Amino acid sequence: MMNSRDGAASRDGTAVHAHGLTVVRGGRTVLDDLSFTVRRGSVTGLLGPSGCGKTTLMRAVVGTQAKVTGTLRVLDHPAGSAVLRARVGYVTQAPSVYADLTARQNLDYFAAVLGLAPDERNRHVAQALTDVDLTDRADALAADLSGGERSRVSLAVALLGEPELLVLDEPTVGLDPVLRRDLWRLFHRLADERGTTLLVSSHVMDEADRCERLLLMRAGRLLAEGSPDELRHRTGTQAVEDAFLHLVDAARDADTPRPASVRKDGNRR
Ligand SMILES: Nc1ncnc2c1ncn2[C@@H]1O[C@H](COP(=O)(O)OP(=O)(O)OP(=O)(O)O)[C@@H](O)[C@H]1O
Repeated sequence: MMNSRDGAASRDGTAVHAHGLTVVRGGRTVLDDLSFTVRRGSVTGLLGPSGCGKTTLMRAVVGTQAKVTGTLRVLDHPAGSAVLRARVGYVTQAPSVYADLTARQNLDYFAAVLGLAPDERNRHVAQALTDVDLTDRADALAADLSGGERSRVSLAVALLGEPELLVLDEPTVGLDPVLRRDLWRLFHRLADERGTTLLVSSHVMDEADRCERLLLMRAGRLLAEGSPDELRHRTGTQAVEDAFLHLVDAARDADTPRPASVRKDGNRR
């Protein structure tokens, strides 16, 4: 399926490179000819309304999406390559943990699945629990955790083995403002201290300013990419939400064929 640009990712510090990325689901084109890059070590926000294709794009990046065409390179390899399995962490929207295991047992199980050596497992599990600030609740059954705590266990699972790229699908949905702030702090700490690249989706525009770079999507298309400041500057707006609306209008105008001008005699030119 994919063609390649060998070595491009490491040479220019690109974690994800997409060109002409198109995905068809159930006969519908849900990603339409997307071209973009995600810089290594950045926190990049994937923003757009519900149904615009964020999850599909993330699934393509982690290699679980069928019917992907175009170029999609992840950490120097075609998306979905076996070598990327331990280098890319993915957290889906619904927390995927076993309810009848404790948070720590969940992590221990996934650490074993990941192939971490038994003598290293405890250290990785303890680190992941500390990262998401769940050490106090480590021995509670996942079934007894709150929704927000369960999503943090899912995030901790993705952090095991210190992946180079973390793909997080709406990780802050349903969290209170304090937890949301703490999670964004964690994302930046991972990028700054470990050089992790984070691709984080959200349909809430007020999270835009927490990202260094943004990919703005609507209806399967990429409206724009850049830093929040660049996007505001380019559109002459004060807030990323206004920049988004401006870009939506501009895209709509570009798509709408102009009515043919009509001559005085009533014939169309
Ligand atoms: N199996 C499928 N068959 C047909 N269309 C599908 C299928 N799966 C998803 N879609 C459509 O693809 C589009 C993109 O879905 P996707 O889940 O990627 O959006 P999203 O931006 O992540 O939305 P949300 O924020 O609500 O999760 C939607 O219009 C959805 O209805």
